[in-house]
Amino acid sequence: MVRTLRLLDFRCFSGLDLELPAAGGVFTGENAQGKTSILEAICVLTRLHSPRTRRMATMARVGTGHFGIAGETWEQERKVRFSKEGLALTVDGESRDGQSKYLADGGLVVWMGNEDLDLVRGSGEIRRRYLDFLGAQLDPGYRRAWARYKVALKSKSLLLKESRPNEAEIAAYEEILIEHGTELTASRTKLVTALEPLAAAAQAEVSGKAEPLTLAYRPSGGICLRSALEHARERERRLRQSVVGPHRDDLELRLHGLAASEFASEGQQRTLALALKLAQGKLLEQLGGRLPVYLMDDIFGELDPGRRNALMHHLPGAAQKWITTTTLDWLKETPELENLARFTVGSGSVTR
Ligand SMILES: Nc1ncnc2c1ncn2[C@@H]1O[C@H](COP(=O)(O)OP(=O)(O)OP(=O)(O)O)[C@@H](O)[C@H]1O
Repeated sequence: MVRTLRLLDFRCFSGLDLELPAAGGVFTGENAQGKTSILEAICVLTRLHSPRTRRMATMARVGTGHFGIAGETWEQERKVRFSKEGLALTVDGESRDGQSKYLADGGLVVWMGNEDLDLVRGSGEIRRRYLDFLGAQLDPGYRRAWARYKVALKSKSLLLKESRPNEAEIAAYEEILIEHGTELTASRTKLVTALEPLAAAAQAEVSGKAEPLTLAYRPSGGICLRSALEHARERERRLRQSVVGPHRDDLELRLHGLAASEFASEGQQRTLALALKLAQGKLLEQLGGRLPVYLMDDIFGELDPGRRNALMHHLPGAAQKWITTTTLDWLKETPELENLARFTVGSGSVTR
């Protein structure tokens, strides 16, 4: 869990110093005051990942070009500094050379936001990112395989753009893609198998109904990447792009046996998105050996009291939970949240 948080030139905060209760708390405030930015900072400090941007520079307070996040997380003092020289990472005062080393013994996080509906309605990329965020937290090898796959994919894609692609070079990159892509597909398939019963249980509990949910990992070219690449050879040359592999795979979601994006109502889709995130948390707890921190960005206003309470009931009681909201009206209907500490966010500062 996260016990302190210090920010320097992060988003709208020039400076911030917070003591954080073990149970978590609720950040309230008007729009655009910095509530989401605080949760984002916790996510970056813990996982070097922002749910809002892939570019670290975006998080530097405008005009500064740098930011710092520090805090005590899972009993370690961690620091992330970003500047034009790049990232500087330390744990307990010792510099960690490279993101993988920083993340190896980092904490676990589940991010829940309004945009989670896109997990059901959006493109496969959003579902792949959901699996990748989970896989990378559970296994450093997952992140490594994905990084190497991406580098080889970029090189192959550049070659395919050429008018007369160098086939020997493409073949060499495909060997790397096959090695790491096969590893990724196997890891993602295992994750999906483990997630399915957890997501189904969460779906039933949050919806309060028996709604059979099935999850399946769908590799874009079939199970064997080598033969998928062979089959796609002519198409890839024609389209001048890489069309099969883990970067095109998908996670299939079915409710009552029907595609959730097409047949589920909006309410069912929202519940399903929550169920996927709750399953992510349970799996992190089971396989990661510690409770994740739940970062819940503005999701409660969208839920009716029944689903809100079911959601809170499903979350592990001992987990640290951070919630942002513009209004506290709904809090009295959610007894499990009433005892959480409240913080008011406004004009670049936070008061408890
Ligand atoms: N790099 C940056 N530098 C300075 N300000 C920024 C930067 N990035 C975002 N902001 C501003 O920070 C403010 C806070 O944004 P944030 O999304 O954290 O607010 P919020 O309180 O969660 O808002 P809402 O309730 O509308 O979701 C916004 O005005 C935003 O434009």
